[in-house]
Amino acid sequence: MKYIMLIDSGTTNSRIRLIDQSSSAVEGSVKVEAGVRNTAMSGSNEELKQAVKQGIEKILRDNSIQKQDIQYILASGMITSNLGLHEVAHQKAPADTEKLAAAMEKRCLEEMLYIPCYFIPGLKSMEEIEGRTEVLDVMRGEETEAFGLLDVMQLSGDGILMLPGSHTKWIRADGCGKLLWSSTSLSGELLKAVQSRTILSDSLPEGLITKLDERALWKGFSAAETMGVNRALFQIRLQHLSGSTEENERANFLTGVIFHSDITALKEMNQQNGGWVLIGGSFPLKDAAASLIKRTLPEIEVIEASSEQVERGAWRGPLVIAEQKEELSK
Ligand SMILES: O=C(O)C(=O)C[C@@H](O)[C@H](O)CO
Repeated sequence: MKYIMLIDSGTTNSRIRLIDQSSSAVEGSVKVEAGVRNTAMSGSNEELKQAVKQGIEKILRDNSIQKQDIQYILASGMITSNLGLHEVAHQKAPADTEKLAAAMEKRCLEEMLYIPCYFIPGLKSMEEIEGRTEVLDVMRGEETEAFGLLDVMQLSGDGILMLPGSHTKWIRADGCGKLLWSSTSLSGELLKAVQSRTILSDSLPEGLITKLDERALWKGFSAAETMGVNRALFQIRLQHLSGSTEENERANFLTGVIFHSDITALKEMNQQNGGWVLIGGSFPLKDAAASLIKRTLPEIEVIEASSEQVERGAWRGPLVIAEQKEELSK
């Protein structure tokens, strides 16, 4: 049997998947607790290299196969950035899978056991402003995820994908196979930073939300609306001191506060562009975003991808791009 390996490195974690080349079934999956944040913090990509190498070795061991059984690796996400393992220049949006496939770069790296790896570029959104070309946004990984999710969902018409995560992304799809632009917020990283680096550490559980609490989420959202984000955040300490809430309620409240500006941004984007809103990402941010959007923007057609559809989209993405490259589609 021959396999394809997929590596998707984000800011915080990396995911390695093993795909059976003939059936496209996922045969194995390993989550590696390393992403480009390790490089950003230490100034070296050594930790990421080691983590990726160990992840590849583990998945080979777990499935009792050799590196020679892997035809090639497809790498997407921040692993293709200056903080990753091999930097590939962003392609300009609008882009379809063909454009990304043509711009993939092939490398054989020691930390990937010299298995040929095709690095899929990210996308940048540009605009001409007063004669100057400005970069409005960049993404690495979410374009691949978006192509996968669109392939799985088979939606008609155009719309915006919202992918909550360390960096929350909004990606405009034209309904004809192209991604037009993206926009980013730092919501996931901000949640983590507030939890781990402020006085609120004492009031919040390390892993944040364990169970969605729509009441507390909404309370946080409303507090940000009425008193602004910074004061709303301090309410978490006050709730803790008054003994009126549980840790998980406070984690939901925090998420409501942080998502307030994201939902406001989505409202504006939808007013300007119309179409559906497809929510991807994973628990708990996917569920929190969906809950808030349905409550605050009932006029929008919201489609919430299931966890199973999101997972399928994650591995379909690199494959639908590779299908556009002649040497890989044989
Ligand atoms: O392209 C880059 O260099 C980024 O920093 C984009 C970043 O937001 C990723 O999309 C997160 O997954």
